[in-house]
Amino acid sequence: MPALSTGSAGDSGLYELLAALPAQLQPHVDSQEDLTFLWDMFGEKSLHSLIHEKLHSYEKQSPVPILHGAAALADDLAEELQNKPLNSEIRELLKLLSKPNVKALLSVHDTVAQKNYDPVLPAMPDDIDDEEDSVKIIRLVKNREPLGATIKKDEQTGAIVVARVMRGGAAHRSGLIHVGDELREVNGIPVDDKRPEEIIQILAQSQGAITFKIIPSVKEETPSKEGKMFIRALFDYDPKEDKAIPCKEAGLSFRRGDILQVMSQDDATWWQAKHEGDANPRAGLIPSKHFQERRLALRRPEILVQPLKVSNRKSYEETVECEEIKEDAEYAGNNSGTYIDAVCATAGFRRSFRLSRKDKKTNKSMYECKKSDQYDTADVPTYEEVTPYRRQTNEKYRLGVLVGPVGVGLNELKRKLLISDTQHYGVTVPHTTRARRSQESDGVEYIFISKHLFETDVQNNKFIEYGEYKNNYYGTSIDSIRSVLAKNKVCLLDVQPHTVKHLRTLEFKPYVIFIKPPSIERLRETRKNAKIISSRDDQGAVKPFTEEDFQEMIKSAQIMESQYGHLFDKIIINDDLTEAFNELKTTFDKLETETHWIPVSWLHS
Ligand SMILES: Nc1ncnc2c1ncn2[C@@H]1O[C@H](COP(=O)(O)OP(=O)(O)OP(=O)(O)O)[C@@H](O)[C@H]1O
Repeated sequence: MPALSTGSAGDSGLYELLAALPAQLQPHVDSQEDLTFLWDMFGEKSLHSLIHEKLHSYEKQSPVPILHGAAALADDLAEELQNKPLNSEIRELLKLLSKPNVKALLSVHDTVAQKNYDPVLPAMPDDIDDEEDSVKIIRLVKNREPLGATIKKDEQTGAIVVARVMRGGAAHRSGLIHVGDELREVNGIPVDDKRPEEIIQILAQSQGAITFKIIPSVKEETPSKEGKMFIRALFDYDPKEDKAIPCKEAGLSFRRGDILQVMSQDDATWWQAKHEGDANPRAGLIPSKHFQERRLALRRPEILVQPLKVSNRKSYEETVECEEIKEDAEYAGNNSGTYIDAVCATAGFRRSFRLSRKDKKTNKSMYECKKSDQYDTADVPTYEEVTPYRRQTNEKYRLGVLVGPVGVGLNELKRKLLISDTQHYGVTVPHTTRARRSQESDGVEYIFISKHLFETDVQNNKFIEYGEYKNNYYGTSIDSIRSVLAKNKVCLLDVQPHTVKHLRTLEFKPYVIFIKPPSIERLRETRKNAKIISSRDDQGAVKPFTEEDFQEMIKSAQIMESQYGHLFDKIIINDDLTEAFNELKTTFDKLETETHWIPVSWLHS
């Protein structure tokens, strides 16, 4: 029979049958002890392999039934023998043929021989009353698994109807219960005068098989693309905390960044989903994208009032402005002149583009960034549809984007990664309008261009980030990223978090890593001998971290995470430097070899 077929594809049928047996037998078992014994016995691996082995050797013999009607033949034989003089053998044979288990065995034999596995339905009655609702009797065997359906009282008719059938749950798998079905009886108890909670109570108390009497819904099921859509959650969700969810027990909790498989979008407010790769087939309720967006949009002003600020040296401002940029010569001067050192030095300089401080002396804002870029009220982070992506060997590497608060160690980590494999990793060369110095070469430390050309490029959106310092522009162009990628290298870029969304295209496929500071106690311990490179005193010397710097770093990280956390693919805490570096390295290695989820929208960008 199909359920017992022994081919590899049919093995699951055998195991499913064995797993279902204890539940089927439950009504006939008196004690819990016996039931536990049955569960254990049918779950026993050695029993599975024994049956499997037997079936296999039996199958090899390819037995063919000799006749198709053994049961009828046995009946005829018994009838004939009744009329014969009874000796002891005949008596014994008659006794055997009348035993229910022998009758059942012969009947099963005939079913298999005739290949007639479908149940025989009674003939359709002739006297059907057209007015009468057709009623369906359903018998489901209750096991430890919840039924996976919810019910509600129809406000207009007062009828108890199935409100939701959870995809992959017991009710859904049975294929017998559908949304809109009207429940009339449970285990023979009429439910039309009962509240949904009372019916749940009846179900909870039932043991073994449960019989439902229902009037099937007339609504036609529309074919859907269920189970084929995957989304990345951009917020944390706990159904227990959600006052709006119709049934907390049916909710699915998730964390920001989790990948969910959407199983049903039939309901515009509550979708059904499960965690990607979860072996449990039963889906849970999650708020739909539209519903969550509406809720979040109402709450949004609260979240947005606090702009991202990164300096403690001045009072916080409404807009994010550029930090004081020190002469780049100070960085170049530290280098030994090799290519990689030059790159690291300029990378250090570029880092300053993402900072937001004012020039201490002039108090002039040096970084042009639109306020709207800071908080994008239109983008309420809920879910993002994603698709699996694995880099092919002939494809360009994904852009490695590092984000983090001032002084957290972005430069240090980037530098370590660069020197770990200079052939594999690369950084962009920034543009500047300042005059080239004698020791500098165009295209190495900087790409030197005229102020006019720089402004034209700004107009034409050629820069990902740019700023002005001492009447000179500095910026990171999109083409400079392309040129690193064209060399078949992983381009490492650190930017302000609000810039990330401009990089999210199929061309760059950015993988965004947020470098997060550890606790303040660990900062005090680990940064004893460290210096803030981007903050120098009036003589231009780098300064050790102050307690204020640590507090600012932690606060800034919190704001970044709350405003932009949905854009981060990975968070690495830079506590112990070696450990953080190793984690970063492993992350990049995996990025190149393993399958990751990327937004579907990139495919259309
Ligand atoms: N995990 C760590 N343990 C100890 N010191 C660290 C660690 N990470 C970074 N540092 C040190 O902290 C200082 C600041 O690091 P780095 O310049 O890389 O920070 P940044 O995030 O690039 O900030 P900035 O924009 O100020 O340059 C450096 O002296 C660096 O060596």
